[in-house]
Amino acid sequence: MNAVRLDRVTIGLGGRTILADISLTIDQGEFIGLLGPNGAGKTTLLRAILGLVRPRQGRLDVLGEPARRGNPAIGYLPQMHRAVAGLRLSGWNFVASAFDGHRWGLPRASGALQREVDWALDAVGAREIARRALADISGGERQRLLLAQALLGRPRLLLLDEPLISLDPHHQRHVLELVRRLQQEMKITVLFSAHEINPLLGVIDRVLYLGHGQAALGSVEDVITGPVLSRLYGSEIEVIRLGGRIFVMTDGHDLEHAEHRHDAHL
Ligand SMILES: Nc1ncnc2c1ncn2[C@@H]1O[C@H](COP(=O)(O)OP(=O)(O)OP(=O)(O)O)[C@@H](O)[C@H]1O
Repeated sequence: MNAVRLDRVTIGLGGRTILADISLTIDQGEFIGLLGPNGAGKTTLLRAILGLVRPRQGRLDVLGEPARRGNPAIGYLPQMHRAVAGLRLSGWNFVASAFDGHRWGLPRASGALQREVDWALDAVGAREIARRALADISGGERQRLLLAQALLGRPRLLLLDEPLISLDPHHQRHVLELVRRLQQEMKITVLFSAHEINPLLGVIDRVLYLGHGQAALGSVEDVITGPVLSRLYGSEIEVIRLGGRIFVMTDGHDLEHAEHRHDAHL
């Protein structure tokens, strides 16, 4: 059984086609880096896997069944919103607020809820952090609480939407190593969206790059190339490998750094 399978999937939003006639397969236990320029459809693809956006055409299967809303086998970390920081909650209650007893067949306010939240907080090393109010928790620490939320119910597929955003390189490394360790220990599949390939090098198994309605899935060597990215960006792209890092360039500019802006989301 595959973790995710798209068979000639087309997804549109409003009048726009976001993904056009995409076929691909992600195996169980893979760690996939999901990349692409702003607006390429990374979030839309994750929402389609969650059953929140229905493909216009084609078939989208998750763990052998058609994608459906409220699938308890999926854990989701949405893109971080500043609003979270303003919530007047403790970290523990924030994580617990995502607990859906009905979905996981456990009664709310039970010992089971308490144990599940504590387990998830231990899994991300945030039991101490969770004692504090959200307002007193740093961005990196908040990201760990969001990851704990996504782990509630022990999902088999983890969808993480830009968990590295606004973290410094040290905290980025920490989040990536944490997710990699959890993925291996829990033997789960991870789709990890990011706007830069470099932090993911050496951690991901394969990369799924979206752009211009199309997708390329494969090894970093096969996908992060001038010809493939020129097709996905719709313009001439040069890929330079230097000192173990990869630079995606157009007209002498580093695309992944220069063009990725998230102001619209915050
Ligand atoms: N309801 C909608 N109607 C029409 N277009 C939409 C709608 N919602 C989102 N879009 C557009 O769909 C495209 C895909 O958005 P999506 O958020 O999936 O991209 P993304 O790759 O995650 O981008 P980013 O890197 O900026 O987060 C964007 O151009 C967005 O503006």
